[in-house]
Amino acid sequence: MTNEYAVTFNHVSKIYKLKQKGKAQKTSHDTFLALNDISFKIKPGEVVGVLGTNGSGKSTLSVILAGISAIDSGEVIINGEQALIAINTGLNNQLTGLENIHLKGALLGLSKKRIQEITDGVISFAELGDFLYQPVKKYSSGMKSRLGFSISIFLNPDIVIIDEALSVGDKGFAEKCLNKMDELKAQGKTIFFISHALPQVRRFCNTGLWIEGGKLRAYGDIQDIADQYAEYVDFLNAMGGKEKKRFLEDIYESRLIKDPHEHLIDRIFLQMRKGAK
Ligand SMILES: Nc1ncnc2c1ncn2[C@@H]1O[C@H](COP(=O)(O)OP(=O)(O)OP(=O)(O)O)[C@@H](O)[C@H]1O
Repeated sequence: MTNEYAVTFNHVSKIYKLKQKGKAQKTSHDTFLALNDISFKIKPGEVVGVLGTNGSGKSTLSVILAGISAIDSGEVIINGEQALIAINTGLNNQLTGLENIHLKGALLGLSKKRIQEITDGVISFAELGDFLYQPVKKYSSGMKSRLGFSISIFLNPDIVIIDEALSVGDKGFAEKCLNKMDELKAQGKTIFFISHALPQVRRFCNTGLWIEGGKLRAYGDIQDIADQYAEYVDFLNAMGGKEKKRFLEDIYESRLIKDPHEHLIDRIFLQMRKGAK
């Protein structure tokens, strides 16, 4: 049976180990639940706006979607090639822009001809001029974002994940990227757009996925989800400074697991299942 979904998340959780200095200056580990039991299904051609306040887990979700980060429990099913567009992701700082394009193409096993086509496309789109021959470590964050965005777009993936990449750089380039994103949408690509710019998300997306405190709060029609999210942001902003700080600390605390036993067991079962495939 073919899977009709481009992306399926089944009860996905992700934990990070946090290093903490104990009272006796011994280093102990806390476990932080970055994503907590997330399930959703996205059809090909859906354009998904991922919403959530700072630290809610959006970037963690994006690197899992891109296949860059492993999960600790649950299951992720991706149908198609995916590419992540994010600031600082996937670029090698020691290499020049041009070398980065070649490296990315080679890692994906593309032919020389295909890599050359991508290189030509990126050179004209990214408008980096002579910086193309400079190591990426000399780039501003805007330049990195231009290069990263251009490479990912010209790789022509089925699933495009855009994580805040448009929040840096100049307005002109951001507009050019938005036009390119409209093109991708018209081509029927599945797109995940992670952004704090609510008007842009409302205009561009048709599905909303709201993550808060590592949990999926709601998902469905973008206008409805954006309304719910905006209401929450207003509620937070209406709080006094102290009250808000305590509220956010409580949410953070609730994601710390002192006994990660259950998750470790889940991880073992996950590895067992992968081994059996
Ligand atoms: N490698 C890591 N190790 C430990 N904790 C991490 C790591 N990466 C992220 N976190 C924590 O996980 C939580 C979720 O982070 P994430 O970057 O996914 O959030 P976000 O929703 O993208 O936030 P923002 O909108 O600020 O970019 C944060 O509290 C962050 O501090």
